[in-house]
Amino acid sequence: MLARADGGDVIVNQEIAAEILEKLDKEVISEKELLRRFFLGKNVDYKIRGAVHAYVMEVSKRRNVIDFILEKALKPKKLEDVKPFVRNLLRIATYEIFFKKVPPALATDCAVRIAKKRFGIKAASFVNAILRKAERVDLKKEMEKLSRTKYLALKYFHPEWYVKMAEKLGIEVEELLIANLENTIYIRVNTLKTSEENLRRYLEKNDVIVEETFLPEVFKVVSYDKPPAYLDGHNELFVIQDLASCLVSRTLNPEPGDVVADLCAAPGSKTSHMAALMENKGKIIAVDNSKERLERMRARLNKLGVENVKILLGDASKIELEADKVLLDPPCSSTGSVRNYPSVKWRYDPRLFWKTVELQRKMLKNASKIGDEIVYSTCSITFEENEENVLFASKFLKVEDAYIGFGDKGISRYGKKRFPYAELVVRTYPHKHDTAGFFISKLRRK
Ligand SMILES: C[S@@+](CC[C@H](N)C(=O)[O-])C[C@H]1O[C@@H](n2cnc3c(N)ncnc32)[C@H](O)[C@@H]1O
Repeated sequence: MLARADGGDVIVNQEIAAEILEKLDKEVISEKELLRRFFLGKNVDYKIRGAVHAYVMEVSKRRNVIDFILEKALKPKKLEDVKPFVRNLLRIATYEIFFKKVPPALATDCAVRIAKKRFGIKAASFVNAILRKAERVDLKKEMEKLSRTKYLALKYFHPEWYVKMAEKLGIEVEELLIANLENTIYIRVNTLKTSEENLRRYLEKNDVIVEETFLPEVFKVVSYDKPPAYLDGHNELFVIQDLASCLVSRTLNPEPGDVVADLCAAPGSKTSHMAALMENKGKIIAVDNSKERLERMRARLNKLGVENVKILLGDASKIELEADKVLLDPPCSSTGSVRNYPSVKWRYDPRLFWKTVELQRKMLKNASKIGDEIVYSTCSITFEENEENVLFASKFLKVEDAYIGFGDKGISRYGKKRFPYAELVVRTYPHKHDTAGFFISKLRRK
C-alpha cells in the first residue's frame, strides 16, 4: 500500500471500493453483503476493512450529488457512458474532494494512478481531465438554481421521490433526511448464551461503550474502538440488530411453549430473538424462499445456540401451516433502512414496488389462515406497504393495539387516502427514535 502526503492510504482502499461500487451498480444487493463477500476468507486487517467500508458507504450515500457534479464535468458526455469501474473511481475521488476535504491534487493523483494501472495512459488522462473540471464545479451555485424538492434531495442525498413521499406523509422532512445520514448501532444480548450484565462487561473490556434502551436486552452503542461486528462475540453472545427490529418480536410476545410461524425469516434476526424470548422452548417454524439465505441463517442460529427452530424453504404467500402466533416480516422497499443500506435510495422502481405490495397482501391473506395472532411489520415508511396493507387486511382480520410503550402512532391521512386505525399501529423514525424506520401492526383472526 502506498502512503499519501496527507497521511491517508492510497490505491488499495480506493481500488477495492471502486470494485465493490461497480458491483453495486450491477447487482441488486446491499453494500454490506458485497463487502462481506469481498473479505470472506481474506485475512485483512479490520482497519483496512473499515476504510473500504467507509468509502463504499459514504459514496453510495451521496451518489446523487456526486453524480450531479460529475455530469457537469463530463458534459456533453454522460456518466452512464463511462466504463463502470472508472465511473466509480471518479465518484470516489469526487467524494474525497467535496466531502472528505482531501486536497484535489491528491485525490486526483490517486484516481489517475489506479486508472493507469488498470486501463493505461488514455484512461488515466481522461480521469485527470474530468476531475480537474469537477473540482471547479460551484456546487452551491448550481444547487441554488434548483426547485425546493430537487434542492433538498441533493442537499441531504436522497432521491426526489423520497422527499416527496416524506412530505406527503406529513412528517418532519428535513429532520428525517438528516437522521437518515447517520447510523446508530444497537446490540441485542443473546440471552440464550449470556446475561445483560455479562455482555455489558464483555463489551466494556473490548472498549465498546453502550447505554440502556427501552428493551432490557438491547443496548445502544455510544462509542467503540474496534467495530462490534468484528468482535468474537458477534453472532454468538450478541446480535447487531436495530432497536425497532427488536420491538417487532416483543410485540408478537412469543412465550415458552408457543408454536410460532416466522414467515419471512432469513437472515434470522427476529427468529433468534423470539427463540431467546421463548427460552428455546416450544417451536418456531422459520420459512423463507431463499435457499442461500436459509443456509446462512441455519449456521447463524447454530452459533447463537438456538434449538427450537424448524427451517422450511417455502413461499409465505402459499405455505400451509398451523401456529399459535405468526410473524410476517415480508420483503419491502426498505425505505426505513436507508441509514444502513444507502443503495436502497437509488434503486426505487415503481413496478417492483407495486409488485412487492401485491406480494405483501398475498402473504397477509395466507398468514390469516395460519394462526390467530399475527404481527405484520416492515422496515419501510411508505403508506402503501403499511397502513394501506393493514386496511386491506382489516377486511378479514381484526386490527389490535400494537403499542407496547415505544414509537409513534400510524399515518391517518395520505393525500386523499384515509386510515382509521392509526392509533393502533406503531411507527418508528430515525429522526424521532434514533432507530430504523419501522412499521408494526397487530392483527387477529376474526
Ligand atoms: C425483510 S427480510 C426478513 C428479515 C427477517 N425477518 C429478520 O428479522 O432477519 C424478507 C425476507 O423475505 C424473503 N422472501 C421473499 N419473498 C418470499 C416469499 N415469497 N416467501 C418467503 N420468503 C420470502 C427474503 O428472502 C428475505 O429473507
